Amino acid sequence: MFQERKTAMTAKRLKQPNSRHCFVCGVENPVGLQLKIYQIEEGVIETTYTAPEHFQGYPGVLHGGIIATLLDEISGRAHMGDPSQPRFMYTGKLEVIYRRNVPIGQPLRIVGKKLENRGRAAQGWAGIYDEKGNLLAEGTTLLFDIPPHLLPLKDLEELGWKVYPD
Ligand SMILES: CCCCCCCCCCCCCC(=O)SCCNC(=O)CCNC(=O)[C@H](O)C(C)(C)COP(=O)(O)OP(=O)(O)OC[C@H]1O[C@@H](n2cnc3c(N)ncnc32)[C@H](O)[C@@H]1OP(=O)(O)O
Repeated sequence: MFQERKTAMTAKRLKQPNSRHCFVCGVENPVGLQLKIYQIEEGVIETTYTAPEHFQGYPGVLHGGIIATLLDEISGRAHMGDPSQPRFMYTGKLEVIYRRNVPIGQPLRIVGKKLENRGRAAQGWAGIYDEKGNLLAEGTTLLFDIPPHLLPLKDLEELGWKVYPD
């Protein structure tokens, strides 16, 4: 099902950059999730993930902390925009609704959406879906622009921030 959706959206899909060491997107992080994330339309992104057994809490159920981690990153990345001028934001607040168990060992689709902007703050949303399209968990974030002197754009590629080919 995810594959069909992918084909239908190929024309619009733009891969987002990955970093080197981020827990969610770091390509060289051996204990990280190493997600590949795509913008599918302006302000909407998606990724897929199958959680391994060592991220379970209750048997067969993905740990809530990992669920929150996924929702945090994917909701924030929805605001990132143009890869050459990325909008990097700290999360100030994250609210998670755990609607149903999120299974380990089964493909998940995670979607992020930009919500409203309020100057240097913004809201984001992310949802985790199973293969049938059921919404299993969702989160909303309150995000704040990272001051440019704390993360200079000119240093990004040196830090490994770039679009890595699939
Ligand atoms: C390689 C390079 C790139 C690698 C990228 C890797 C991938 C990237 C993806 C990684 C993704 C991973 C994501 C992560 O892990 S991000 C990491 C986790 N987050 C942080 O570390 C953030 C730590 N916190 C802060 O820095 C500050 O507290 C922030 C910046 C959040 C606000 O402090 P600031 O001094 O700026 O704010 P202010 O005092 O002027 O307040 C302004 C207004 O906001 C209101 N307010 C403030 N705080 C909160 C709050 N928490 N909830 C609700 N409201 C809040 C406040 O009442 C006020 O409202 P009003 O009174 O005006 O009405």
